[in-house]
Amino acid sequence: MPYLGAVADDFTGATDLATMLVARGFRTVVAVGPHGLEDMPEEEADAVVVALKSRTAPVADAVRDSLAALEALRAAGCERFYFKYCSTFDSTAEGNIGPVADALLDALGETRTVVVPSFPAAGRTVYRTRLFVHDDLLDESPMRDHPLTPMRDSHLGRLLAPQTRRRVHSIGHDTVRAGAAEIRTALGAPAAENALTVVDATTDADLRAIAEATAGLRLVTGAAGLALGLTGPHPGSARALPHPADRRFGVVLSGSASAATRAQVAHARLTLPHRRLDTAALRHDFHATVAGLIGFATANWRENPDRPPLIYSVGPGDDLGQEPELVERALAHCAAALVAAGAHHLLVAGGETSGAVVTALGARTLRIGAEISSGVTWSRTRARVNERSLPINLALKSGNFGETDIFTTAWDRLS
Ligand SMILES: Nc1ncnc2c1ncn2[C@@H]1O[C@H](COP(=O)(O)OP(=O)(O)OP(=O)(O)O)[C@@H](O)[C@H]1O
Ligand SMILES: O=C(O)[C@@H](O)C(=O)CO
Repeated sequence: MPYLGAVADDFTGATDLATMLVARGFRTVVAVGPHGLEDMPEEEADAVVVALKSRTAPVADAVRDSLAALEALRAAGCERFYFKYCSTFDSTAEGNIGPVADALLDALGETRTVVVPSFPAAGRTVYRTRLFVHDDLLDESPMRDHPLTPMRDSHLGRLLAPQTRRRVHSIGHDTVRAGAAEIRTALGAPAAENALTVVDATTDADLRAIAEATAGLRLVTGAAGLALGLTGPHPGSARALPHPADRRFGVVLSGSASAATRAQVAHARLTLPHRRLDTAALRHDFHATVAGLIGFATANWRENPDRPPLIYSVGPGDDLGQEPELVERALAHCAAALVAAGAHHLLVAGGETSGAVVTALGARTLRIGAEISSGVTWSRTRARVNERSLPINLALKSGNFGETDIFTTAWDRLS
């Protein structure tokens, strides 16, 4: 029976948290939407993360989907809950973090929770309630110009205040440094009652202290870093083995526009066969263009099945086009057609892109396997394409995550 239930507001975020939970000894399953839980034999998981596509959805939809996920997790037996959002917050004044946290607290009958987006391993830290991305304040980082959630303020209190019906409270770094007992006392104070409390954290040790101090809260909220301080019942044995377990017939599908992914694309183009999506051709004849990409990938597999082809939408210096959904749809079609054509392993870059691909594959649960990089993991799933159910390995990479060589080295972790 799973103990911990998480609601993640996007798919790459779900596998990011699941990667951390597995490393902390939780056998972890990602359920694709609340219905994914129906496919899950209860006794096999200690933690379940429900992946939603709610980060940029209208507020009412995000709240409805999050409450449905909470209900499914409670029905599956979960006792503690974790609302996972992005370590760069990705939530403007109209955003969903406050409304979803409010709704989850109400549904659980609770009045206190913490807001902890800090993830030092990925360069995200919170100090004096302000979020930093490596050396830059959030609003001076590339997130300032994110196409969907431009982050123009770094102060989490100011960002959250217009989103929540509750008070926004904060616990500063001095208290966090003083340790779990001090944090617990601060969280028990009247100021933290009926409030969302932003807690400073600049190191993994801070996150462990916060996790210890919040062990009594039924709901915590944050990025994956907070899970560093949780301990599951299966240390060292929580990973699912890949199936298939060799590296043949892999493909990289990248729809991510982030600076990190563009550098990864540039690196991969030096050694992998590659093809850029032609958006004008897609607009002109979608199916013929996608068929061309499938032909490109399968021809490369025939030449060398161990060398994964790369299909990508933007490289360094390329301008973004106006039709993000067309690009998502094209990559989702490619994914389904390539699995039908024999793909065993898909590495997908981009949160929205991953949502589109996983949906097109009809995957219902992802079993977390070998970690590729901080926040990026292989997972085992079954794709449902052309009325067949096919075992594949899937890795979902958030735009900002992964080393520069991830598209060429991820395959080493499959065997
Ligand atoms: N050449 C292009 N023209 C138009 N839209 C594009 C192009 N390339 C990518 N996009 C779109 O940009 C968006 C990128 O978002 P996505 O979440 O997939 O990746 P990301 O930018 O790395 O963000 P994240 O950090 O959430 O992973 C997607 O909707 C994708 O379809
Ligand atoms: O927390 C992060 O940065 C990621 O897990 C994420 O949310 C990707 O979209």
